[in-house]
Amino acid sequence: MELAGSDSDGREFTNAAEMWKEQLGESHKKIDWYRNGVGYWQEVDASVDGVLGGYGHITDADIKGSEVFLNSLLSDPLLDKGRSRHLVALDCGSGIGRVTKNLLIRYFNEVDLLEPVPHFLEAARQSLVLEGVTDTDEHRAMNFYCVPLQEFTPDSGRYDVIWVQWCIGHLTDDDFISFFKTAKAGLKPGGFFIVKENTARNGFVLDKQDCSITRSDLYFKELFRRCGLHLYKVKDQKEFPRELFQVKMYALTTEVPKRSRLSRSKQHVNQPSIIK
Ligand SMILES: C[S@@+](CC[C@H](N)C(=O)[O-])C[C@H]1O[C@@H](n2cnc3c(N)ncnc32)[C@H](O)[C@@H]1O
Repeated sequence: MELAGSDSDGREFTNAAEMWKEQLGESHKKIDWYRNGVGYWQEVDASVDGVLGGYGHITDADIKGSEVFLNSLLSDPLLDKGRSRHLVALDCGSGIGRVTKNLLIRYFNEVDLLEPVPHFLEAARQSLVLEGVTDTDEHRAMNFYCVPLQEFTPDSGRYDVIWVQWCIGHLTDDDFISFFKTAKAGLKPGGFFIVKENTARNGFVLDKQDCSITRSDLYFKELFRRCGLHLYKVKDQKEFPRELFQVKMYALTTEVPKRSRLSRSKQHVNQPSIIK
């Protein structure tokens, strides 16, 4: 796998581990990497434009693309292991709750939000709870966790979907792997992850400003494999400005979904593309 990457000044690194070693010093002070990452976002406005780096105008296209992808998975018979009607999601690196508010809260009865920057999480709570985005008690934002991904352990078997969008680049490879390994236990049977992220053409690209890396598609796939996750479906986000990284949506399951007797009759109509 091509692991080489570069920073925004065009400096080359043979792999991400080398890059972190250099960025953080020989002692590998990972704590600084995370402190600076969160520190960057602490200075950013709690607004859609803020969390999208000045690209607030792409939010409609983003939500539309996510909704089509989510719908295709929720209605997929291979993933429906007698799912209960009460659906629960976790929005990771939720920022101000943009994804929850515009998408997840309409499909899930309960949504938990995880975000390490207090003023973002407070803005999310404000709009989701105090102002109330739904007019029914059947769809609610429940828990607001002010912790980073690398320190989070979910309640066992709570979630149908764990949504990870535009935040996993803040994690080092080791923490990426341990996050997904830990978070797996938070999924219900038949539950899945959705990862929606920027992708680099090759290797990775370092952003020194917000302490994040953008990984290539191949890099993501290799890390998912190391997490013991099965890549069930992948789709490109359409209609984003050309100057942005290509954005991909990955649906990941903990095992290869098997045909159940109940769903077999529907297989020929809706056969998902399983990527090996
Ligand atoms: C580009 S914003 C995306 C926010 C949200 N996912 C969205 O799509 O609107 C990146 C978010 O990642 C959060 N973040 C930074 N470091 C993180 C970490 N270690 N764990 C979880 N989230 C983190 C930031 O605070 C910020 O809210």
